[in-house]
Amino acid sequence: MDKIRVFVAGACGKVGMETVRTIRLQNDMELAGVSDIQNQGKDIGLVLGQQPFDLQISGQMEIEKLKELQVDILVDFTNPQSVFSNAKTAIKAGVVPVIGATGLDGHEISELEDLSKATGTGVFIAPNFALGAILMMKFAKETAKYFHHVDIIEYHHDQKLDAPSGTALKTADMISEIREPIIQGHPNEYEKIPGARGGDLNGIHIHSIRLPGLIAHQEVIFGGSGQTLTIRHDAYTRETYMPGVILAIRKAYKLTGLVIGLENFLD
Ligand SMILES: NC(=O)C1=CN([C@@H]2O[C@H](COP(=O)(O)OP(=O)(O)OC[C@H]3O[C@@H](n4cnc5c(N)ncnc54)[C@H](OP(=O)(O)O)[C@@H]3O)[C@@H](O)[C@H]2O)C=CC1
Ligand SMILES: O=C(O)C1=N[C@H](C(=O)O)C[C@H](O)C1
Repeated sequence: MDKIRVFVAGACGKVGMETVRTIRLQNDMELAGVSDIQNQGKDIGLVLGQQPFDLQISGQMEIEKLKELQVDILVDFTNPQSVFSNAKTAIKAGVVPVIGATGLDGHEISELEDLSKATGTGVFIAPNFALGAILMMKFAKETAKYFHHVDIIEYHHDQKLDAPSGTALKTADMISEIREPIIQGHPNEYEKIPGARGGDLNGIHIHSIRLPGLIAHQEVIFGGSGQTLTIRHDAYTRETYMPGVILAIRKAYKLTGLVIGLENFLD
């Protein structure tokens, strides 16, 4: 059986390093290449504190290089500034991007979808690879049938670039699929400090906490008559994401078209 050849972009980042380690442990996958910015030219094994892998870290990805390396899947854990360009490069090279990095906006996703249609190469975007986070979003969508007032609080480490998190946006989108936008709170309320009520997506207020000590956490709080219901997910390590990343690579291997959300790959 041919092994799935995987390229990891952002390989020296917090999630990228975990991804490289995990891919090396899979019998049906091989690491075709890695990229990162500050560690270009070094052996990725040494950067991970292991024996050399005989695999040098490259800088920006190029179409020709991806083709030469016969890459099947690009896993991207870079950042909101790099992910769009990386995904376009991959699709143009016939490589399916499995996108973990957050921060793509609606226009960029549409452009990737168009490019995918034009080339026949699939694209997979996962705002969150953790099974518990997927369930949190599904439960929140279900709850919104009965409770229409909801706020989202997401908590992340203080090195995160984008706010709100991709997971919070996806949660609000899923709730909006079945809930009409409503005005929450008092109609005459006002903010004494701009942003005090959080960001507003379809009437859902999203609050972003950034503190050292945190990894990735979210509460979806529903309010009803005399009661609240809180759905909470906590990710305590980056290993949390790895079963989802591996599942996504396997499912995306022969993917055509755009798929958003790991829930689409779960039975
Ligand atoms: N979908 C999910 O389940 C999850 C998604 N994420 C998302 O993944 C992304 C990465 O998170 P995290 O690992 O914490 O971040 P880090 O900052 O630790 O890692 C990002 C890495 O990407 C590198 N990088 C930046 N631009 C490029 C580029 N053009 N090519 C190659 N490498 C590049 C950075 O290098 P340098 O530092 O030198 O700039 C850095 O090493 C974020 O967008 C985050 O939101 C995180 C966790 C789970
Ligand atoms: O930056 C992170 O750490 C994470 N980013 C993703 C997001 O924006 O939702 C997924 C997870 O929350 C961790």
